[in-house]
Amino acid sequence: MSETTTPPTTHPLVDGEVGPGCKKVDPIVIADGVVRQFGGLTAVDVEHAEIPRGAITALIGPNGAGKTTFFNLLTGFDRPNKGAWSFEGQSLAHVPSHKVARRGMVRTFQLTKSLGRLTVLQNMLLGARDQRGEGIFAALVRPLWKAQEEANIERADSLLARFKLDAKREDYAASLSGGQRKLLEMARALMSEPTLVMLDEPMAGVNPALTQSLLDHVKGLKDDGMTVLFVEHDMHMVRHISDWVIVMAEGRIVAEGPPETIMQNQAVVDAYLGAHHDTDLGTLTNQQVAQIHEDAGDEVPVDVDASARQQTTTDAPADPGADAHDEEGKR
Ligand SMILES: Nc1ncnc2c1ncn2[C@@H]1O[C@H](COP(=O)(O)OP(=O)(O)OP(=O)(O)O)[C@@H](O)[C@H]1O
Repeated sequence: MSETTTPPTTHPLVDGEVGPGCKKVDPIVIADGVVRQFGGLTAVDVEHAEIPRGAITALIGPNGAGKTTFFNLLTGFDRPNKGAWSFEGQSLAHVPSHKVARRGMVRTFQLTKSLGRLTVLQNMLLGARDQRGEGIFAALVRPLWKAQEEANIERADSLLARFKLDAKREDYAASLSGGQRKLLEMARALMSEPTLVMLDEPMAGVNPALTQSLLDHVKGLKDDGMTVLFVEHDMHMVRHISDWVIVMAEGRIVAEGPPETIMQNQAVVDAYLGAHHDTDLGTLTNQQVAQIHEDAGDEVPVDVDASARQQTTTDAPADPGADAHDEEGKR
């Protein structure tokens, strides 16, 4: 059994005591009583949630916990049965998704929506905030949109260079690898100069070679003053880059805290592994991680899969935590 320490009850991001639904010192998003039902199934039932500004928050939980549905609700891609939520102090109820994005809250999708038959640059331009040429009057008055189009292209080029996609500028998005599409999604989200970036499973399907670069890019968003909220199953990503972790299970928030303590939280262990485990998520072997992914019907991340296979042919480490720490050391 791994050693557990009592988690601290206070945290610099939190106003009051740390716990599910706790108040933040400077929240950028506040949700209250948000419920979404599909027929008889309650997919989301969030009593209270606050997302801290200027931090990287991970939203984790087992498959079907309601994470993506909650994302969809916050960003106007779905409507709740009831509840209220605000961004930068303004209610977002009944605000359609494109207007949510204009206010500075953008999201990427689990299955990337890069339009394959458009070039990388064209995909980027779709993410631009104000497209003046879209109005009939403006479309007829060339100077009105020409200058803006040039500014958008300039911004797109600078983002493509930052995400090392500049060499792919004229390529069709369909020709990019899964990881490059993730980078394109992130770059495109930045076209609208958002204040909050929401990433849905940024690591899913990403080749290990691109993993570090993606992590660095997400950290870079925070360094540039943006708030990041991401849904992710990859615990390495959660541990390495998040400042705060919110755990959902069966539609509810069951735990919150900094990553170093949340992985040892019994509610988190139970949510992921079932009620009869005492292993903490921070010290899982790759075999265990692979098993969780397999049980959940997920694709097993390549690096975990390879290590797990290796482990089945060699002796298991005496200390189950040793392997996880070794793996961490490689990153
Ligand atoms: N459009 C829909 N119609 C019916 N049920 C839905 C719909 N969308 C989601 N659900 C159900 O709501 C529950 C929550 O799903 P959701 O996709 O939000 O979970 P999740 O935590 O994001 O899971 P995953 O990690 O697998 O992406 C699941 O039981 C799912 O089957």
